[in-house]
Amino acid sequence: MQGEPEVAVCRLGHRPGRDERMTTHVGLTARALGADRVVFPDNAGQSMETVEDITSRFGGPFEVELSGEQKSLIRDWEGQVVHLTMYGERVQDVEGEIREAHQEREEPLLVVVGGEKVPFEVYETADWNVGVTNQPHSEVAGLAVFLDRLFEGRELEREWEGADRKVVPKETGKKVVEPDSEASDE
Ligand SMILES: C[S@@+](CC[C@H](N)C(=O)[O-])C[C@H]1O[C@@H](n2cnc3c(N)ncnc32)[C@H](O)[C@@H]1O
Repeated sequence: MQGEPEVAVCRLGHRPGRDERMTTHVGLTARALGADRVVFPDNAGQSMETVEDITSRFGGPFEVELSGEQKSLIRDWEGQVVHLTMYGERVQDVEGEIREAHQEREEPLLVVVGGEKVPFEVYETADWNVGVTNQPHSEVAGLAVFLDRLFEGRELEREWEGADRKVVPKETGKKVVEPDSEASDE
């Protein structure tokens, strides 16, 4: 988030067609819940376009990149690397250390989530292998819970820049306005 050390998300692996929605949702979740950037594999161009489109309409800042060099991104990351995996240490046991590195020592954080099988090298390279429960579920759910724990809920209050629309929370119905106006009811 702005004013804080970078949080980037690396989505490892993408099977075109089959993983399209999941990869897109990793990007949308990273954006909505406070990360600064997502790095997709270089065959995930369609997901990149969708996340960029949402950012241009609903605001940023948020960056989306494609990379054919994700292993070196992880290996050479100048900061701390968290790999989300059901086999890892319990998030509630390590979130304090991770926050300390990120917020007190101001180290950029790379959060790695998998798709298909994650190479063992990633488990070895990560500073923390972190489980959001030790039950199998999804990269989107794991990422959402992890980011909310990392930011302790601050991401829910963030402001968005450069949006051409803003959702006004309502008890029922939908209200979308131009930023700085209270115009259109739906
Ligand atoms: C559907 S899982 C497949 C995992 C794959 N079988 C493997 O060996 O890594 C896809 C991704 O979801 C995330 N994930 C699934 N369950 C998780 C959990 N309990 N805690 C954290 N992340 C989880 C991990 O990032 C994982 O790589």
